Amino acid sequence: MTKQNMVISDAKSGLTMAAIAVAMSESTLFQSKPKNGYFTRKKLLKFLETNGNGAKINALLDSMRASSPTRRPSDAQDQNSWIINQPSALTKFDEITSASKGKQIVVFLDYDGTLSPIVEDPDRAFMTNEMRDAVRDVAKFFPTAIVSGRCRAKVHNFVKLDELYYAGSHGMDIKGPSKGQKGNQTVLCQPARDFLPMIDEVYKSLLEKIKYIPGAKVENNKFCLSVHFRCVEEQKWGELADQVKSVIKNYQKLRLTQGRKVLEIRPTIKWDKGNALEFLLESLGYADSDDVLPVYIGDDRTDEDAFKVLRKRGQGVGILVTKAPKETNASYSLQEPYEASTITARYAVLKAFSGVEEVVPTKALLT
Ligand SMILES: O=P(O)(O)OC[C@H]1O[C@H](O[C@H]2O[C@H](CO)[C@@H](O)[C@H](O)[C@H]2O)[C@H](O)[C@@H](O)[C@@H]1O
Repeated sequence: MTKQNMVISDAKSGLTMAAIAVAMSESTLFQSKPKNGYFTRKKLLKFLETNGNGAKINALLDSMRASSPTRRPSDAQDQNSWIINQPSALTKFDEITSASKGKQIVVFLDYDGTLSPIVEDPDRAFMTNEMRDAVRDVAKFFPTAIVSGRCRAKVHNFVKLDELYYAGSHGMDIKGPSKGQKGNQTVLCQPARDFLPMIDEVYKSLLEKIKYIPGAKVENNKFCLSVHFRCVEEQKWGELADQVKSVIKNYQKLRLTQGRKVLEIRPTIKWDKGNALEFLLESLGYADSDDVLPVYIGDDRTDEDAFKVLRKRGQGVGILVTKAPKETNASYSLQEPYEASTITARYAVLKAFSGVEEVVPTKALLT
């Protein structure tokens, strides 16, 4: 395990690294500062073993506090190492295009924070027409999928392009091409189907529990739930965290993760955006192929699961959209807020891959 992928999260606890780091530096076991900004895996595991649930309880609020996407690099050295490790995908496009020679590019796009700007009201996170045109154009040349934490129908409604593949609920609801029958049919992949009644039940409980907290909002993403705290005063975050924990403590088969000013409640099954990426590649006929170059663009912690898969495959291009340096498994970065000119430029370069024929959308996707 490399330093890079160690610091994102730890599957054993489900805690974010920011929360673990805060808790570890407060622990009597680890008074000293981590070397080069990293704790060793050995220390990390020891900490988790010795602290167990106590650490988790305090860590949730700490983690909510640490989740601001506007954090700035602490010093120039951080900024420089970021530019070296995750250079701009636009300035390095020659490098990216040369890796794609003779390969089929498949494009994966996250929605919130990647195609649409982050806004206060999740129901009003619209993408611009310019962005839609760029995505439509990219999809003419390369199989293109949207991979989002949102409910599949909702994200489809935002994007409004029928010729794409959609993976909603963090990849737990995929409408994709059917294996071995490229261009003819679509398949549904819903590995968390059994959780639907439980998710509905928890949704109703959460609506009741958080209705007294001004600005809090729960969003039903079908196979998972989002509890938004972007519009909640910081003094109330602890109360919100307590309410959420009081509901999910009764559901051992659900887990809590975190995104951008949002707590996500998800089934404990091992299925994430990385699995969705692999499923879609397999469905397109590229399971073990060396002839494919997946390009995944995302901004969130959940997108790290897909970046990790690309690293594991030793194949593809992970691009993190962010203004500030972050620990990531992506290889390149793009700045946010995402400017229309950036995607247009990216599209123009993608289009410049020579000899690419237009992708014919499957009939089933058009009906
Ligand atoms: O995987 P994504 O497509 O990035 O979806 C992740 C979550 O995105 C949305 O929440 C985020 O964007 C909102 C609108 O800009 C913002 O208000 C919120 O603070 C962000 O966390 C969406 O509402 C969630 O359901 C998704 O899980």
